[in-house]
Amino acid sequence: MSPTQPVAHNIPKELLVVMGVSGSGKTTIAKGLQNALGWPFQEGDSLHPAQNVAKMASGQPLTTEDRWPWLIACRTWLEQCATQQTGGILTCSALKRDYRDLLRATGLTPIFIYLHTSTDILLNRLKNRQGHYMPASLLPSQLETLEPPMPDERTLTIDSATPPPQTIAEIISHLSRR
Ligand SMILES: Nc1ncnc2c1ncn2[C@@H]1O[C@H](COP(=O)(O)OP(=O)(O)O)[C@@H](O)[C@H]1O
Ligand SMILES: O=C(O)[C@H](O)[C@@H](O)[C@H](O)[C@H](O)COP(=O)(O)O
Repeated sequence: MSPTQPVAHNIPKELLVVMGVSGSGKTTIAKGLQNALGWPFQEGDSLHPAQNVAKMASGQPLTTEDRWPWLIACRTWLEQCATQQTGGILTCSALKRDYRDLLRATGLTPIFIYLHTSTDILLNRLKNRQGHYMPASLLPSQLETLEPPMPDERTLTIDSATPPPQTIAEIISHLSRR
């Protein structure tokens, strides 16, 4: 979606967590949603403690213990959006059910936008992405850790091989029908 397109003002405000493994397109889609909706956007990668970023950059996967303070920071951001009733768009890999439960633990009811595609596409994207600390070598551990959202979770599942403008239109259409 082009940044010059008008902001969609009439969509009921929600908390959106754009989730999926590294390279699934979280940042790309979240920025497009921010342009279209005008709601606050937080890049989840920016909430990681420095030692988590250093660990991933050195090629080591995070443990659940490593992720916990980061997930709490993600939840705090969502709570602020809920309090201010601004809506909100957060990127967060949210790979496991327990992690998503933590994001919901204080009564928040975010919609998880789950982006998924083939391993080949993900690997290709990560190998070609410039200026990001996350090495492509960590993709297998991301995929092993992933527990896709279950039917009882509030989720919109998206094939992330779809062109981003089409994905953003699909998400907005879903939100407008709620
Ligand atoms: N739907 C798409 N089609 C083609 N390339 C994409 C698509 N979504 C993202 N990309 C590209 O793939 C790479 C990873 O996307 P990114 O948004 O950084 O993913 P994530 O935040 O999930 O790690 C980036 O170089 C981005 O431009
Ligand atoms: O839980 C994790 O292992 C990390 O959060 C990871 O899932 C995240 O993907 C990285 O921070 C890389 O960032 P990108 O997802 O933007 O590539």
